[in-house]
Amino acid sequence: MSEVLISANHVSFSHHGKKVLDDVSFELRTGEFITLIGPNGAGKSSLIKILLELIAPDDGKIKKSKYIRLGYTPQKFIPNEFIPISVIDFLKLNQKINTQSLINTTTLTGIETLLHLSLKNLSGGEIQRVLLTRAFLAKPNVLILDEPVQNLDVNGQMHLYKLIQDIHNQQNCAVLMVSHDLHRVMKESTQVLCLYHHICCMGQPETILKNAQFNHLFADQMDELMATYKHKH
Ligand SMILES: Nc1ncnc2c1ncn2[C@@H]1O[C@H](COP(=O)(O)OP(=O)(O)OP(=O)(O)O)[C@@H](O)[C@H]1O
Repeated sequence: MSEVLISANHVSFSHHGKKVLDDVSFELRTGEFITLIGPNGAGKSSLIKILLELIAPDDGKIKKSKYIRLGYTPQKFIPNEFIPISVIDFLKLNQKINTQSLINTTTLTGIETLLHLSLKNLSGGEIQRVLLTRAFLAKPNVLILDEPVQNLDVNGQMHLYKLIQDIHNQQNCAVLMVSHDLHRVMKESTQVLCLYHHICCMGQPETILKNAQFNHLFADQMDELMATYKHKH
């Protein structure tokens, strides 16, 4: 029987009088890979921040299993110009890491040559790799990833998506990931959650593809998506 690791229960949130999230409820269970999709401004990052208790909802509750070990990558991360910190010190910040695990993980994510550089001098893509490395080093059983491959070139995206999938499969790590890459979403998620302030639809990729609200929201991408999806299945 799968266990609920984290859940949102009737969560609502407004910002400056504008409803960002309206009565959102869902659960992330062991073994699941949920991808959170929705147009720009739909409330995806706000929902993630509420799940992580970085911001408080106006209504509703977040529940977490006491066995949760979280790895997280934010959508935006800008290193502070005035607090110089090396990549290796950043990876070790607030977490104990053994040397072998550091070597293995940084080799997997391709940042082994960056460890002694200053975080603030890295490119956007390099910072994404560092953030993902930090999340993996937490030995998570839940990964919460807000657009984790942004700023990466196509090969880098494929490589990191594969790593996330490997960690999900091999380490039984549940994943909640925000992504705009519908091809990947349909291929790799066990569940898709389509958000536009409220939950428009949630279910397995095959079911979502048939949903009228999903089709309406992503109308401009549907022809291409269906061509590829039908081809593969
Ligand atoms: N702290 C904040 N400051 C300004 N606006 C906010 C803040 N929090 C939420 N909002 C507003 O809430 C709405 C949802 O933002 P959010 O970042 O959650 O959307 P998103 O679905 O992640 O969008 P995107 O796909 O563009 O990243 C936006 O209109 C945003 O302007």
